[in-house]
Amino acid sequence: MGLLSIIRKQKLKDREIRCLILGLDNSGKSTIVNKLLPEDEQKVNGIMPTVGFQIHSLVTRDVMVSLWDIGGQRTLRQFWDNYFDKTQVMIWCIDVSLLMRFGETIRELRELINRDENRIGYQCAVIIALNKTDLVEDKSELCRRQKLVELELKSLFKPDIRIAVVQCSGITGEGIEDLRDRLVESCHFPQ
Ligand SMILES: Nc1nc2c(ncn2[C@@H]2O[C@H](COP(=O)(O)OP(=O)(O)OP(=O)(O)O)[C@@H](O)[C@H]2O)c(=O)[nH]1
Ligand SMILES: [Mg+2]
Repeated sequence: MGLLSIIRKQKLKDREIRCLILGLDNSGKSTIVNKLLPEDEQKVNGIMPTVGFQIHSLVTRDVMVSLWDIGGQRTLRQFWDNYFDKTQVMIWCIDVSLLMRFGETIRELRELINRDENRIGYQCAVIIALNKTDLVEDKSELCRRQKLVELELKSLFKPDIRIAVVQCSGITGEGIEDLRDRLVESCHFPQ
Protein backbone atom coordinates (compact mmCIF):
# COMPACT_ATOMS: atom_id res chain seq x y z
CA MET A 1 0.00 0.00 0.00
CA GLY A 2 1.40 3.40 -0.94
CA LEU A 3 1.96 6.15 1.62
CA LEU A 4 -0.86 8.24 0.20
CA SER A 5 -3.40 5.47 0.56
CA ILE A 6 -2.23 4.78 4.14
CA ILE A 7 -2.67 8.47 4.99
CA ARG A 8 -6.05 8.51 3.31
CA LYS A 9 -7.15 5.40 5.20
CA GLN A 10 -6.06 6.91 8.53
CA LYS A 11 -7.85 10.15 7.68
CA LEU A 12 -11.04 8.23 7.00
CA LYS A 13 -10.65 6.39 10.31
CA ASP A 14 -10.55 9.75 12.07
CA ARG A 15 -13.69 10.84 10.29
CA GLU A 16 -16.03 7.94 10.73
CA ILE A 17 -19.77 8.11 11.33
CA ARG A 18 -21.99 5.35 12.53
CA CYS A 19 -25.52 6.02 11.39
CA LEU A 20 -28.65 4.11 12.35
CA ILE A 21 -31.64 4.14 10.09
CA LEU A 22 -34.84 3.38 11.94
CA GLY A 23 -38.58 3.74 11.39
CA LEU A 24 -41.67 1.66 10.73
CA ASP A 25 -41.67 -1.36 8.44
CA ASN A 26 -42.26 -0.52 4.78
CA SER A 27 -41.29 3.14 5.27
CA GLY A 28 -38.43 2.66 2.78
CA LYS A 29 -35.29 2.49 4.94
CA SER A 30 -33.52 -0.19 2.89
CA THR A 31 -34.50 1.56 -0.34
CA ILE A 32 -32.96 4.82 0.89
CA VAL A 33 -29.80 3.06 2.05
CA ASN A 34 -29.51 1.41 -1.35
CA LYS A 35 -29.81 4.81 -3.05
CA LEU A 36 -27.16 6.32 -0.79
CA LEU A 37 -24.60 3.76 -2.00
CA PRO A 38 -22.35 4.32 -5.04
CA GLU A 39 -24.27 3.55 -8.24
CA ASP A 40 -22.32 0.37 -9.02
CA GLU A 41 -23.21 -1.07 -5.61
CA GLN A 42 -26.92 -0.37 -5.80
CA LYS A 43 -29.40 -3.21 -6.22
CA VAL A 44 -31.75 -2.69 -9.14
CA ASN A 45 -34.51 -4.72 -7.51
CA GLY A 46 -35.01 -7.37 -4.87
CA ILE A 47 -35.08 -5.30 -1.70
CA MET A 48 -36.90 -7.46 0.83
CA PRO A 49 -38.21 -6.57 4.31
CA THR A 50 -35.22 -6.49 6.64
CA VAL A 51 -35.04 -9.25 9.20
CA GLY A 52 -32.65 -8.12 11.91
CA PHE A 53 -30.20 -5.63 10.39
CA GLN A 54 -27.78 -4.99 7.54
CA ILE A 55 -24.64 -2.88 7.51
CA HIS A 56 -23.40 -0.92 4.49
CA SER A 57 -20.50 1.50 4.11
CA LEU A 58 -20.00 4.53 1.97
CA VAL A 59 -17.49 7.32 1.73
CA THR A 60 -18.82 10.80 1.25
CA ARG A 61 -16.92 14.11 1.56
CA ASP A 62 -13.93 12.23 3.02
CA VAL A 63 -16.08 10.75 5.75
CA MET A 64 -16.57 7.03 6.15
CA VAL A 65 -20.20 6.29 6.98
CA SER A 66 -21.40 2.95 8.22
CA LEU A 67 -25.11 2.69 7.70
CA TRP A 68 -26.97 0.35 10.00
CA ASP A 69 -30.26 -0.52 8.35
CA ILE A 70 -32.54 -2.01 11.01
CA GLY A 71 -35.76 -3.92 10.39
CA GLY A 72 -38.89 -2.02 11.39
CA GLN A 73 -41.43 -4.78 11.74
CA ARG A 74 -43.32 -4.73 15.04
CA THR A 75 -41.60 -7.84 16.44
CA LEU A 76 -38.16 -6.32 15.76
CA ARG A 77 -38.75 -2.94 17.44
CA GLN A 78 -37.91 -4.23 20.92
CA PHE A 79 -34.30 -4.67 19.70
CA TRP A 80 -33.84 -1.09 18.42
CA ASP A 81 -32.29 0.04 21.71
CA ASN A 82 -29.40 -2.39 21.27
CA TYR A 83 -27.97 -0.54 18.28
CA PHE A 84 -27.31 2.94 19.69
CA ASP A 85 -23.86 2.34 21.15
CA LYS A 86 -21.26 4.63 19.42
CA THR A 87 -23.91 5.98 17.06
CA GLN A 88 -23.56 9.64 16.02
CA VAL A 89 -26.62 10.00 13.81
CA MET A 90 -30.05 8.48 13.57
CA ILE A 91 -32.16 8.80 10.46
CA TRP A 92 -35.83 8.30 11.32
CA CYS A 93 -37.64 7.30 8.15
CA ILE A 94 -41.32 8.17 7.63
CA ASP A 95 -43.50 7.13 4.70
CA VAL A 96 -44.91 10.57 3.94
CA SER A 97 -47.46 9.12 1.51
CA LEU A 98 -49.26 7.22 4.24
CA LEU A 99 -51.04 9.63 6.61
CA MET A 100 -52.70 6.61 8.20
CA ARG A 101 -49.41 5.59 9.87
CA PHE A 102 -48.28 9.04 11.09
CA GLY A 103 -49.71 8.33 14.57
CA GLU A 104 -47.85 5.04 14.81
CA THR A 105 -44.51 6.45 13.68
CA ILE A 106 -44.68 9.37 16.13
CA ARG A 107 -45.69 7.01 18.94
CA GLU A 108 -42.72 4.72 18.25
CA LEU A 109 -40.34 7.68 18.08
CA ARG A 110 -41.71 9.04 21.35
CA GLU A 111 -41.19 5.68 23.07
CA LEU A 112 -37.64 5.46 21.74
CA ILE A 113 -36.83 8.95 23.06
CA ASN A 114 -38.47 8.36 26.42
CA ARG A 115 -36.56 5.15 27.06
CA ASP A 116 -33.31 7.14 27.24
CA GLU A 117 -33.62 10.93 27.34
CA ASN A 118 -29.89 11.56 26.91
CA ARG A 119 -29.63 9.63 23.71
CA ILE A 120 -31.51 11.01 20.72
CA GLY A 121 -30.73 14.65 20.05
CA TYR A 122 -27.83 14.64 22.55
CA GLN A 123 -25.40 11.76 22.04
CA CYS A 124 -26.80 11.23 18.59
CA ALA A 125 -28.05 13.75 16.03
CA VAL A 126 -31.46 13.31 14.40
CA ILE A 127 -32.46 13.50 10.77
CA ILE A 128 -36.07 12.92 9.80
CA ALA A 129 -36.40 11.51 6.29
CA LEU A 130 -39.83 12.11 4.79
CA ASN A 131 -39.65 9.37 2.21
CA LYS A 132 -41.81 8.42 -0.79
CA THR A 133 -42.35 12.03 -1.85
CA ASP A 134 -42.90 10.73 -5.39
CA LEU A 135 -46.22 9.30 -4.21
CA VAL A 136 -47.56 12.68 -3.06
CA GLU A 137 -48.13 14.55 -6.28
CA ASP A 138 -49.66 17.67 -4.74
CA LYS A 139 -46.68 19.66 -3.44
CA SER A 140 -48.80 21.82 -1.15
CA GLU A 141 -50.14 18.63 0.45
CA LEU A 142 -46.53 17.47 0.90
CA CYS A 143 -45.75 20.77 2.58
CA ARG A 144 -48.81 20.39 4.84
CA ARG A 145 -47.66 16.89 5.86
CA GLN A 146 -44.15 18.13 6.64
CA LYS A 147 -45.62 20.85 8.87
CA LEU A 148 -47.75 18.22 10.61
CA VAL A 149 -44.66 16.14 11.35
CA GLU A 150 -42.70 19.23 12.47
CA LEU A 151 -45.44 20.12 14.90
CA GLU A 152 -45.23 16.66 16.44
CA LEU A 153 -41.44 16.91 16.59
CA LYS A 154 -41.76 20.15 18.56
CA SER A 155 -43.66 18.31 21.24
CA LEU A 156 -41.17 15.41 21.25
CA PHE A 157 -37.89 17.32 21.47
CA LYS A 158 -36.65 20.11 23.74
CA PRO A 159 -36.23 23.46 21.89
CA ASP A 160 -32.40 23.25 21.97
CA ILE A 161 -32.38 20.12 19.82
CA ARG A 162 -31.70 20.80 16.13
CA ILE A 163 -33.48 18.39 13.86
CA ALA A 164 -33.03 18.23 10.12
CA VAL A 165 -36.09 17.28 8.11
CA VAL A 166 -35.36 16.06 4.59
CA GLN A 167 -37.87 15.20 1.89
CA CYS A 168 -36.71 12.35 -0.30
CA SER A 169 -37.58 9.42 -2.49
CA GLY A 170 -35.61 6.21 -2.34
CA ILE A 171 -37.05 5.32 -5.74
CA THR A 172 -36.48 8.46 -7.82
CA GLY A 173 -33.42 9.58 -5.82
CA GLU A 174 -34.88 13.04 -5.21
CA GLY A 175 -33.48 14.54 -1.99
CA ILE A 176 -30.94 11.74 -1.47
CA GLU A 177 -28.00 14.10 -2.08
CA ASP A 178 -29.45 16.43 0.54
CA LEU A 179 -29.75 13.51 2.97
CA ARG A 180 -26.11 12.56 2.33
CA ASP A 181 -25.01 16.16 3.06
CA ARG A 182 -27.07 16.39 6.24
CA LEU A 183 -25.54 13.16 7.45
CA VAL A 184 -22.04 14.59 7.36
CA GLU A 185 -23.04 18.08 8.54
CA SER A 186 -24.80 16.71 11.59
CA CYS A 187 -21.49 15.37 12.90
CA HIS A 188 -19.50 18.65 12.87
CA PHE A 189 -16.15 17.35 11.69
CA PRO A 190 -13.35 19.93 11.55
CA GLN A 191 -12.58 20.76 7.90
N1 LIG B 1 -42.85 4.92 -4.56
C1 LIG B 1 -41.92 4.70 -3.65
N2 LIG B 1 -41.79 3.49 -3.08
C2 LIG B 1 -40.82 3.32 -2.16
C3 LIG B 1 -39.94 4.36 -1.78
N3 LIG B 1 -39.08 3.88 -0.85
C4 LIG B 1 -39.41 2.59 -0.68
N4 LIG B 1 -40.46 2.24 -1.47
C5 LIG B 1 -41.12 0.93 -1.53
O1 LIG B 1 -41.64 0.62 -0.26
C6 LIG B 1 -41.51 -0.76 0.01
C7 LIG B 1 -40.76 -0.98 1.29
O2 LIG B 1 -39.42 -0.54 1.15
P1 LIG B 1 -38.23 -1.04 2.10
O3 LIG B 1 -37.05 -0.23 1.74
O4 LIG B 1 -38.10 -2.50 2.07
O5 LIG B 1 -38.81 -0.61 3.53
P2 LIG B 1 -38.12 -0.79 4.95
O6 LIG B 1 -38.42 0.44 5.73
O7 LIG B 1 -36.69 -1.14 4.80
O8 LIG B 1 -38.94 -2.02 5.57
P3 LIG B 1 -38.46 -3.03 6.73
O9 LIG B 1 -37.15 -3.59 6.34
O10 LIG B 1 -39.55 -4.09 6.78
O11 LIG B 1 -38.41 -2.28 8.00
C8 LIG B 1 -40.82 -1.38 -1.21
O12 LIG B 1 -41.82 -1.89 -2.06
C9 LIG B 1 -40.13 -0.18 -1.86
O13 LIG B 1 -39.98 -0.31 -3.25
C10 LIG B 1 -40.10 5.65 -2.39
O14 LIG B 1 -39.42 6.63 -2.12
N5 LIG B 1 -41.11 5.76 -3.31
MG1 LIG C 1 -35.59 -2.80 5.32
